[in-house]
Amino acid sequence: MANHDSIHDAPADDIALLRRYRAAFTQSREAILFFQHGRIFDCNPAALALFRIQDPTQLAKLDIVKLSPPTQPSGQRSDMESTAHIRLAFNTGQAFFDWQMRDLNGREFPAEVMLYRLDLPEGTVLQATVRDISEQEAQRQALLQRKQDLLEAQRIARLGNWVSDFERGEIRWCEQIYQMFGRPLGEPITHAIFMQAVHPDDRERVQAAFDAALRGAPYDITHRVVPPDGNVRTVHERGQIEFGPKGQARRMIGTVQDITEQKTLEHNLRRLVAILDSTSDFITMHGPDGGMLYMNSAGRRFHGLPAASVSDEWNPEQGWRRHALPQATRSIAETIRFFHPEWAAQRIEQKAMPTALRAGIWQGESALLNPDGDEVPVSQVIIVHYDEHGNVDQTSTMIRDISEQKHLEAELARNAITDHLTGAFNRKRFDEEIEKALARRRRNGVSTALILLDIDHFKPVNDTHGHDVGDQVLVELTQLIQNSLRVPDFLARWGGEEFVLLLPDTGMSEAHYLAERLRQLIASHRFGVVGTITASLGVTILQPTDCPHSCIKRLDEALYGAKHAGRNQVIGAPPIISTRDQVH
Ligand SMILES: Nc1nc2c(ncn2[C@@H]2O[C@H](COP(=O)(O)OP(=O)(O)OP(=O)(O)O)[C@@H](O)[C@H]2O)c(=O)[nH]1
Repeated sequence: MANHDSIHDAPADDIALLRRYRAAFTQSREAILFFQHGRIFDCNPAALALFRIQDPTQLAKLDIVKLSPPTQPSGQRSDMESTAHIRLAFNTGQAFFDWQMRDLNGREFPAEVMLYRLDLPEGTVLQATVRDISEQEAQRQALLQRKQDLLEAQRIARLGNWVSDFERGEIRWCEQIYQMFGRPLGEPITHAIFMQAVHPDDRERVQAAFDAALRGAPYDITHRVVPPDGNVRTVHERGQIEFGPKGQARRMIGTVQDITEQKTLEHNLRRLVAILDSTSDFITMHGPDGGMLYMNSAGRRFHGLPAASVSDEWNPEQGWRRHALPQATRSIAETIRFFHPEWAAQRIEQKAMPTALRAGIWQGESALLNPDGDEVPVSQVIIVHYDEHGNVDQTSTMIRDISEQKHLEAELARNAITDHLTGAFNRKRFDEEIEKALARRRRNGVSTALILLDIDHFKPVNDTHGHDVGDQVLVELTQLIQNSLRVPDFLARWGGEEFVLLLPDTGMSEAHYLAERLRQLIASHRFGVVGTITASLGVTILQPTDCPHSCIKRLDEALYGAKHAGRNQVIGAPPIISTRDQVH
C-alpha cells in the first residue's frame, strides 16, 4: 500500500499485470505482509483483519516482533527464534515454520508462516504469508484427545482392535493388542505371529473359527494367549469380515478383550460353589429382598429338592439363578415358615434376623422341618452382606444338622447320672436327689421315705453262674423294681448289689408296705438259670433334722438288722419292725 504509486511509471502491459497481482494480493484470504529491517511496510486487508490493525498508517511503526508473544509454546524466546527463521529465509530464499502469533488485541493463535526473500530493485525485502491455523489446531487437538480417550477407554476395558487387510496382506494391531500379546510395539504382524501368541492347545480351535469366519460365520471366540513372559491370559475375540462385490473377503475388523481377571474370578467362584456343594452343611443365599437365590447340594438333599449343577445356579452374566427352588422361597417371611417349625421361625424373625442385620452375623440353635414334617435340631449362622452404600446386598445362612450331637449330648448327660449296667440312677444323682428331698421335707413337712435293698447271698450267684449271669440278675432286678414304682419314685444303684429308693409323699407304713411288696416280688421271681433269689430291705423316713449322712446311717442300720435277723425281710428304722412273719 505504501508503494502503489510506482505502478503509474510502468509500461501498460506491466501495469495490467501489476493490477492483477495487486488484486490477488488484496483479495487473498491469506495474510500477506512485507517487511524490511524488522518493520512492516505493506500488508493486505487479510493481514490487517488477522492482526486487528485498525489504522494502516500505524503499519510503518509496527515492529514485526509485536505480532508474536514474548515466548513460543516451545519455551523459546520469540525474538531469537524469529531471527533464526529470518536469517534462514535470507540465506536460502525461504523459510516455512509454525509460529505462535498475537494480534494487536492480544489474542494469541497458532499460524503457519511462509517467509520468502524478494530481491527487488529497491532492495531485499521479506514477504511473510501467515495462515491462522487455530481452527485446524483445535480440531487436531480434539481429534488427538478423542484418540487418547478411546485408547484410555480401551485400556480400562482391556480392549484392543485389529484389522486384517486381506487385499494388502497386512494386519494392524492397536497398542493394546501388542501389550496383551506381549509383542514389541510396531512389529509387523502376520497371521503366523498371531497364531504363535495363541496358546498351543487353543490354536486348532482359533484357526477353525478364523476359517469359518472367512466363509461368513461370526468370529467370536475365547482363547488363551501366551505372551513371552509366560503369564497366560484369556482373551475374548470378536470379528467381522467385509466382503468385496464379488464375494471376496476384503478385510476383517475385530476386537480383543482381555478377560483374564473375569475368567479367574469366574473359576474361583465356580471352585467356591463346588466347595459349598461338597460340604455337609446346608448353605443358602438370599438376595436383598430375602428371596432365596441358591441352596447347596446338602440342603437340597435334606429338603428333597432336585439336585443342581453349578451352571444351573450361577452364570457370569446373570449371577445366581433360582434353580428348582420352591415358590415359597421368593420372600424371606415365606422362606422362614417353609423350612422352620413355628417356634424356630419366631426365633429367627424376632431375634436372629434383627441381630444379624445389626451386627452382620447371628449364630444360634434352631430347627428345620424335614420333608416328613419332623423337627430336626440345627445350629444356624446367618450372615448379612452389605454393599458399599451400606444396603443389604445378600444374606447367607449356614445350617448344620445337630441331631446326632443332641443325641450324644443327651446320652452323655444320662450317662453322667445313670448306672451303666442297670440304667438306674447312680450314686451321684442320688446324692443330689436326697439333698432336694431333705430341703423339701424341711420346707413343707411332707414325708419322704427311703428304702435300701440288698440282694441276699449274691456272692454265690456269681461264684456258681459267673459274673455275667450275676450282671443279668442285677439288670432284671432293676426292671422288676422299676416296674412297680410310681412316677415320682426314684431308684438308684447304691453300689454292688445294693439299691436305694426315694419315695416322695410317702409315710413310714406306706413305705414299709411297698418294701414288703418288693421283697415278695423278688422272692417269687425266677431269675433265669439262677432261679429265685431274696433281698433284705431297710426302710426309714426323712426327719426334719436329718442330713444325708444321718438318714443313710439309719437306713443302713435297718438293712443290717434285716440281714442279721435272717435276710429276706424288711426292717423299718425306727422303730425296728420285722414284717416277714406278718406276710408269711
Ligand atoms: N455280677 C456282679 N456282681 C457284683 C456286682 N457288684 C457287686 N457284685 C458282687 O456282689 C457280691 C456281694 O457279696 P457280699 O457283699 O459278700 O454279700 P452277699 O454274698 O450278697 O451276702 P449278703 O449280702 O451278706 O447276703 C460280691 O460277690 C460282688 O462281687 C456287679 O456289678 N455284678
